[in-house]
Amino acid sequence: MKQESSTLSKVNNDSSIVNNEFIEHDFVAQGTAENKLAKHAIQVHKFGGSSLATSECIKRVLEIIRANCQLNDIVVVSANGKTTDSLFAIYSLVERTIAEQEKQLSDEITAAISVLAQSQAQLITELLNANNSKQLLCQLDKDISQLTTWLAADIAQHKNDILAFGEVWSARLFSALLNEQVCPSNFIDARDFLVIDNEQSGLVDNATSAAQLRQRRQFGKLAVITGYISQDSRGTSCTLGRNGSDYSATIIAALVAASNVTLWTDVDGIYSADPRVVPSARKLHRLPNGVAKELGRLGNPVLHAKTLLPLINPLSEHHTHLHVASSFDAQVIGTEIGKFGQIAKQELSVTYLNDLLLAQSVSFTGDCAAKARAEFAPICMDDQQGFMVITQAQQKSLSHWLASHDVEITFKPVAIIATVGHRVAERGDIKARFKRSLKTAKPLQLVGGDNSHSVIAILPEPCSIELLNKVHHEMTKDARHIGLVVAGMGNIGERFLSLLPAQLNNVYALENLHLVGLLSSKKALINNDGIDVNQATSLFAQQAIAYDNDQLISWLTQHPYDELIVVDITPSEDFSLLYERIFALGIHIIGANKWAASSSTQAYNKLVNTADSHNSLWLGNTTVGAGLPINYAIDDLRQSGDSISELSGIFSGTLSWLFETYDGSVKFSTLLLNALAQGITEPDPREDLSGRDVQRKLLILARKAGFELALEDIDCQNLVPEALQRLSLEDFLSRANELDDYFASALSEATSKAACIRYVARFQYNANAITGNNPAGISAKVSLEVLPKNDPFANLIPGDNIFKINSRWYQDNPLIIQGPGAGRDVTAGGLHSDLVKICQQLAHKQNQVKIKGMS
Ligand SMILES: Nc1ncnc2c1ncn2[C@@H]1O[C@H](COP(=O)(O)OP(=O)(O)O)[C@@H](O)[C@H]1O
Ligand SMILES: N[C@@H](CC(=O)OP(=O)(O)O)C(=O)O
Repeated sequence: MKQESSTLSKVNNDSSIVNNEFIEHDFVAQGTAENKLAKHAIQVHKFGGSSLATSECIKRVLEIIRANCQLNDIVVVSANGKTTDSLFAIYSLVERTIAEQEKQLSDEITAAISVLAQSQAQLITELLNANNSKQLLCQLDKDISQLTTWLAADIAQHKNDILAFGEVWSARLFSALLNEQVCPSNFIDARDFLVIDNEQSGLVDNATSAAQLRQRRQFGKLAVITGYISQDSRGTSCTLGRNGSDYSATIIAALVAASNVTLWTDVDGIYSADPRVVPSARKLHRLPNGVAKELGRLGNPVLHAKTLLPLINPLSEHHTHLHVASSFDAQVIGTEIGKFGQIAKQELSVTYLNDLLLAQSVSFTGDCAAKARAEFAPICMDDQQGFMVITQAQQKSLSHWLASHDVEITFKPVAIIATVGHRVAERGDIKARFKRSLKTAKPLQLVGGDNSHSVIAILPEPCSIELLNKVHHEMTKDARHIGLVVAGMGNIGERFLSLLPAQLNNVYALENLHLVGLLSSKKALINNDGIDVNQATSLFAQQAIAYDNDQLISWLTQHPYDELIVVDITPSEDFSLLYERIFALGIHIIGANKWAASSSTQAYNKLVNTADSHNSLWLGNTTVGAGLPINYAIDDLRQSGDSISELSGIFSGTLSWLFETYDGSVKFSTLLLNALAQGITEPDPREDLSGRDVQRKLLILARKAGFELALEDIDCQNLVPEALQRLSLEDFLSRANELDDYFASALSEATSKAACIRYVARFQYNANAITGNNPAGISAKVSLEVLPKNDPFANLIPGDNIFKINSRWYQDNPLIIQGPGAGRDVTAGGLHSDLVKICQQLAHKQNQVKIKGMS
């Protein structure tokens, strides 16, 4: 098998960095010995009919196997496409022909058989090499003549043998294809090991089935097993009911104690309603076991009613994860089914079933009710009022059962629509909302499901698409879970976190926001079930563990949220280099970090394009002027049709403080060391004095204003003399007095002209200045300027920033924004303002459902 890195880690239930459960999926070489294989946790992969409908689909599945399987894994397959439907149709045609006493098989039947045989033959010849296809075509011929014989004889006796052909053909072909192209494989007919009590109960004889399966599996080969079919203890073929291959997969997983079952289908997960008819359906990333079981019971086609049963064994220590994914989009994270915390338990979905019967009888009250419930497992039941809802197929046996009690029964055609979610039957608010949404449908009754995970409305008419959409909208309109990851646990990161609990309580737009990740440069605390915001920093201190970027990206790829926001409060260039990968995952970024927004033109444009093409939002108001709304103002002017011609001001809180305070009464170096001691400068004050920070800020704002320029296009005056630039920090600080003469003379020269000195950023665009040397008509510089004392830039509170914007609308009288441009509270506040803004925007975002198969 090909060696490549597996994407299977996504099916790991909790692949969070905190638990360090990144599974290694090394491939097992061909012919590996039995004892080595036994060490690996077994994975079961089930491919539904839609995933195996055409040779193109099957080739896609081969790639999934290559990327995700080891030799000791098990593949369970359904019949190709709608083969079971065709076999049913042929069977029904023959039944009708017999009822109408036609001796010979009609032309219609012969034609249907031939279409079926041809479609199988086509798959075989399109996929296999000449030798193998010859062999399989020969077996297909034999099967078709056996089918014809059975159809002509006592068909009822052979009904399940006939229906089984679909799965047999599919598994035989797939196994041959694996052998030819991927790895050694053996085909197993489930009837050779899987023993059930009877078709009605579907109860598995675990001991016999497990022992027989052990005998059939060949180590060193990937087993391909038929779904849907089994046998009873007399060896008669049985089916597990329509769509029963999912159930086969979980039965087999339980028999071999598999670690994981993936149901590969044509939709990338389980949605809050049937996505084929409800366009606004949301993907449910994580479904608690009980809720999934109820969904299957109440008609969700992705989950057969019994699928969950083999995996929920309260006596067993072993836990198998279940995962639903799309074989058409194998990289997309599907739905995980398992045990989860509170956030996953908030999900609601809506499902429906038509063509049901409401059966009413006194036998459904009192003592008899329990017996009736046990015998018929109705969809819902009320033993006070004496009714149950059953399928049409159950009508005969129920009438028969009641006849022996000698009581009357009435049947009425009904449908149901249900809202399903963790303990919804105990939630008055949800029941009330559900009831309100159903008003026009005039439900006959509202009943709680047996396990409290559903509220079921019995409808007098079939459930229409309109009703389904209306109820779904009402039940899920506010449900969008947003995950929040905070990177940077420094001074501002801590303040941001300390403000978070109150923000979550008070701001409506943050209603479904959950803190799920905390990162420092070395450690991470990730919890898909949410991190308690009231204890975020202490939990981080106690529980965070070491991580690397690949682990982080791997978790970000698999996060179970509708949307994820990363707030970058780091000063790290390394972290900014992850933005590209983060945007490519459709994840949003709020950055206080200046590196990405002031990177090279090529890198910056690429980032903006990646974010755009993946609908990722990028807000960075706090990159310049802390919480001051300078980025917002520029955005707003641009979006409103204004055009900006000049941007200028004092952009550095540190340089603002130094020059507003410096009046010559103390030496500049003394002031600088004072500022350092108070935390007003960077740990190395040369970072402030170099002007680089101001240069980056001017670049960020000019880009926001719509200009394409790079850092090198902005002249930058470094206030640190050459001789001091490359010293160690310690040496620089000890020689800081070498700065004094320069600033003293600059100040006295300015004072002599009734002026002052300020470090100013200036950007100007002038269409008339476009020349060969300056094709963009741009001039930009950051430098120490001499300003008249009445200049707006000359009279700031030390530490404040000022931004002046000249535009078409603000030409002679510029727009000025002034205020604290640095500091813990204002920066953390600015980040919260970006967070609210992003959440408000996300509230209007519609994600597209992906159904790529035949349905
Ligand atoms: N709530 C839902 N979530 C996801 N898919 C649904 C839902 N309701 C209906 N579907 C449909 O069910 C189909 C899956 O059917 P299924 O029979 O399980 O496929 P397979 O052929 O893979 O076994 C999908 O095509 C999807 O459109
Ligand atoms: N082929 C069977 C069993 C099955 O589970 O099919 P699928 O996985 O395509 O739903 C059926 O159509 O009922």
